[in-house]
Amino acid sequence: METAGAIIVAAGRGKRMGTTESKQFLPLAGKPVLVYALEAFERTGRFERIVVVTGEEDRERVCKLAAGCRLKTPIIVVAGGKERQHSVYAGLQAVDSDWVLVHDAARPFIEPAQIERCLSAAQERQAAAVLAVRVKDTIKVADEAGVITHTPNRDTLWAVQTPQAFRTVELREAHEHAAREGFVGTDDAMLMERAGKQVHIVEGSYSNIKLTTPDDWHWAEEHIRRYAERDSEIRVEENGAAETARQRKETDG
Ligand SMILES: Nc1ccn([C@@H]2O[C@H](COP(=O)(O)OP(=O)(O)OP(=O)(O)O)[C@@H](O)[C@H]2O)c(=O)n1
Ligand SMILES: C[C@](O)(CO)[C@H](O)COP(=O)(O)O
Repeated sequence: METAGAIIVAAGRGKRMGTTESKQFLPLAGKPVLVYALEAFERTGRFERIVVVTGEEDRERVCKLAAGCRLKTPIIVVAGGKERQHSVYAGLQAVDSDWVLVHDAARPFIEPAQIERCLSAAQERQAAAVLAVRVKDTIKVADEAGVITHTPNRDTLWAVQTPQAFRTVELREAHEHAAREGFVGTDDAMLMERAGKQVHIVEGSYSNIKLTTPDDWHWAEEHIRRYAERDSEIRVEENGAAETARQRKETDG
């Protein structure tokens, strides 16, 4: 049985969010953003270790946060780097599983089933696999003057997300290859592509957004509120059904 580890990158400063506190530590419905991803990975039961990459100054509080979650999966906390890519590479030093899933702490709505689908797809194909959603808008490519140069065929376009699953040795090699060439990319799949490796798409969900700007934060709060409402409606319905069943039992004797 091949093993899997996870890296959750949480060393960004969240400049585009514009808050003093980094977004991964902000409370969303009372729970720090980072905790959502930790709990989702834990719930799969598929990972022998979760490595959280954070700022050197935040290591202690991440250790405390993780301890407070009382997870069964061992958590390792390491310091990240200047760019996301450097943080992932730092996390990779603490992973010795056959497979590794890299996830953004800033994507709190990842669901355990999606994590499992991504890992299973990679293991079945014996190749990298990443979650992505189909692009809904028509995308234009423009030059520096803002003049459209062409319109790619939308059927070929995907908005990539995390988690992204890789054979650990291959991802490490791809990072080292990129570092040698002085290339810094915005996701890990890009580094694999440059190293000539196949990366498969696994259809994800539009709700697995990355909290990047204040608009995303407002969307996230609303999304959680709608879920809480839906859950309490389900509970009311379930309680109602249970009560009806009890009354029927009493009447029937
Ligand atoms: N040096 C960095 C930069 C980013 N990240 C992480 O990578 C994920 C995706 O990055 P992004 O949304 O760009 O986060 P920030 O870099 O924090 O945001 P910004 O670019 O607005 O500063 C986040 O979970 C972030 O914490 C990281 O671990 N190390
Ligand atoms: C990895 C990623 O979340 C995939 O969508 C994204 O590329 C991160 O990019 P950012 O520039 O750090 O926001």
